[in-house]
Amino acid sequence: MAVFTEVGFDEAAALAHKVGLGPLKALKPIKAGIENTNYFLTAERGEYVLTLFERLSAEQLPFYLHLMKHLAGRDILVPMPQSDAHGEILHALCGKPAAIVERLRGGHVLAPSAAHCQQVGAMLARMHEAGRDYPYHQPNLRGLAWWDETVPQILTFLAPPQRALLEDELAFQHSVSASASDAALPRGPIHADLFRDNVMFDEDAEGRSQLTGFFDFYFAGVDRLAFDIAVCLNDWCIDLASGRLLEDRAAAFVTAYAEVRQLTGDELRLLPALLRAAALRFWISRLWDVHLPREASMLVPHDPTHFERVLRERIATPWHPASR
Ligand SMILES: Nc1ncnc2c1ncn2[C@@H]1O[C@H](COP(=O)(O)OP(=O)(O)O)[C@@H](O)[C@H]1O
Ligand SMILES: N[C@@H](CCOP(=O)(O)O)C(=O)O
Repeated sequence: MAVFTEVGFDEAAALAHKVGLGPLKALKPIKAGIENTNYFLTAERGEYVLTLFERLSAEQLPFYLHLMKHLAGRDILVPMPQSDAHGEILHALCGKPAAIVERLRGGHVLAPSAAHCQQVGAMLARMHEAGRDYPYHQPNLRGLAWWDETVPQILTFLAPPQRALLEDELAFQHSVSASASDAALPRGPIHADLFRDNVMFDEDAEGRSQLTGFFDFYFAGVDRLAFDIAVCLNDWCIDLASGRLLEDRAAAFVTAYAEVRQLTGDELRLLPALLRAAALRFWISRLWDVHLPREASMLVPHDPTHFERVLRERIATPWHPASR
């Protein structure tokens, strides 16, 4: 549930007109999400999503919006940002940077099957391939440097067992990051937040659940492609209650991904460490959001203990895809 900045109908109507969507018909705040302010926007030309960016700056945002435009232009199922008459896709509203993108049809699949994981794995690989010639560069702003900056701010809120785990895992990730294998990992633009709630599915004419698109590219950055795989495995392919990886879904995801882009030997070897890194990354951000919250008229932060469980699971039971 997140609305940090209230947007008036007339303000939204003026922006909708500016990007050529015609008269605004409806504007509805979106409760889901915790990072930005989002509204469903119904205009004469169709259904869209209005986002006001609450933390990212006007200097950081072009990387994400142009990545979405680049991928959509290569038939990756990503909502197209809407441009004004000058081709500008980054706008401003209520004193915040803003964007309007197409609203994807369908809904979230919060209890995915191996077939859903297969579709997401294949589309992620196609997205990584399509991103190879993306000309802009911006690091993953929630990567190791951000972990180093944020962990000292949250340690004080933690009990000794959590504090020890956080400090030990951060030290381990520094050792991985300094390794030759890590340096050899293929890199490119990654989504870096491809959870179940950032992917849409809809039923086709035969009643089959088909992926209709990825959204929420606002944690994207240039990083190790296999880190993106780890983020997905830690959400799409787990038992939510225990954090345990589910072999059938994980195998379906990685097999489908590898049919589009084969994983290197270094990626296969480092995947267990990257699964730990992906769990650590979201444990840190959820702890940060809970213990150092922002003012909001609507906000339901995510539970940090979920990713403490996932991290402990990844450490206790390292997962390797069967060699292919
Ligand atoms: N392009 C889109 N198409 C359809 N629904 C969307 C789209 N973008 C956002 N949403 C809806 O808004 C919710 C919050 O969006 P999200 O990007 O996750 O928030 P945040 O910006 O806080 O991360 C999503 O869970 C989804 O229901
Ligand atoms: N998906 C991450 C980060 C928050 O994502 P949002 O899309 O809800 O803003 C998490 O669940 O921690």
